[in-house]
Amino acid sequence: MEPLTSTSQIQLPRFLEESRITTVAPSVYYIADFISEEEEKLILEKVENAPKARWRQLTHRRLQTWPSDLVRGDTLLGAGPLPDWLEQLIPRMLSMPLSEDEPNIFASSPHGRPNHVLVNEYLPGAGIMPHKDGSAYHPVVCTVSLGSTICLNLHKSKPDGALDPEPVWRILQEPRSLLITTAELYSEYLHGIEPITTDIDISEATIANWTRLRSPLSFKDGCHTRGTRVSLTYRDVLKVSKLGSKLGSLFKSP
Ligand SMILES: O=C(O)CCC(=O)C(=O)O
Ligand SMILES: [Fe+2]
Repeated sequence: MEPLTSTSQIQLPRFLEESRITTVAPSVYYIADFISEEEEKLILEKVENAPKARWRQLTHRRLQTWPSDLVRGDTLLGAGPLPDWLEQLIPRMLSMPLSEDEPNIFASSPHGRPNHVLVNEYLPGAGIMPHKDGSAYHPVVCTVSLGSTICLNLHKSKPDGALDPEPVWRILQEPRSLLITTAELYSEYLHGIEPITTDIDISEATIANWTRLRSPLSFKDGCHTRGTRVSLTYRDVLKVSKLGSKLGSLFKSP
């Protein structure tokens, strides 16, 4: 008998609109089962076994950038290929039209697909300060979560520009899920992850994507102790340098 393929357990929504987090005003989508457990395991192995030089160690987290770091903060030197283990999820992201009359989520981005992936690893207790992703990217972010559940906080700036520390919305990201943020959520709001070991006060009343969770029952006691979480952040970098691609092909082995 043929072995089960790794994606046989995956049932994507016919239209992304079916996965919209309706409690959040701007357009944001959550698919709890975007990849299979087998795929999660394989990707985590690839992340872990990437060459040491691929990792950049920050104070509380480490990260990889694929295919490369941006130069001058906003330019990709040639849209070099992504490794297969990251590339394989892109057709899946593009396979879901928004609605009956609307195309996929990257249809209006300059390259029609993501060309850049950040891999972030958070040990329990690590987080990321509330921030905006800035102008280097098209305002569509696809985040695949692996390994552990974590709570993402969305904040509004106060009228004076200061961060409002109380999040407007909280989104739980379960392992194997895909979160897609777009539009004003990208440009107007900040997103961050608290540097704590246990996410608390988890309930239907406080979690925006409660009805979209794979297993809300597992958060019945209102808290979740974090394990190591790895995220894959897929985005389309607006500026791609042609010189970079020419140099890239010049140095490519035959
Ligand atoms: O890990 C995440 O889900 C968020 C990462 C992030 O916001 C970033 O790298 O800009
Ligand atoms: Fe970010």
